[in-house]
Amino acid sequence: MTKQPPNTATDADPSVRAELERLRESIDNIDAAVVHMLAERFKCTQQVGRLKAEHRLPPADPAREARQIARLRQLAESARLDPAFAEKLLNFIIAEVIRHHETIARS
Ligand SMILES: O=C(O)C(=O)C[C@]1(C(=O)O)C=C[C@@H](O)C=C1
Repeated sequence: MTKQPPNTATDADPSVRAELERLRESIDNIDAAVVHMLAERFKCTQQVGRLKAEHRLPPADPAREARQIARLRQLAESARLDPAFAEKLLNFIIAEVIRHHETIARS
């Protein structure tokens, strides 16, 4: 009878399971760092939102965003990360920040 491929990670050989476990521990640490860094970034942007609201500045600054995207794309390239992905991620984060700024401005 031919051997069937394992259905789940728990069916894999112990050495494969151990390697997977080791890599997943690193992934969990990196995900935790990402969450903490994002929390710090949002603490800063909340302060920016309050400053902008107090001084009646618009929530979005497209020129600043263009500079951030150009910089991040370069950083991504040197880090061998897909620049298009880095740009999408930054745009996703900034869209949420602008939503927060708008909420602060209305309050
Ligand atoms: O730098 C600002 O003016 C911000 O409001 C912060 C931020 C950002 O999240 O980086 C968000 C919105 C702006 O369009 C540009 C940048």
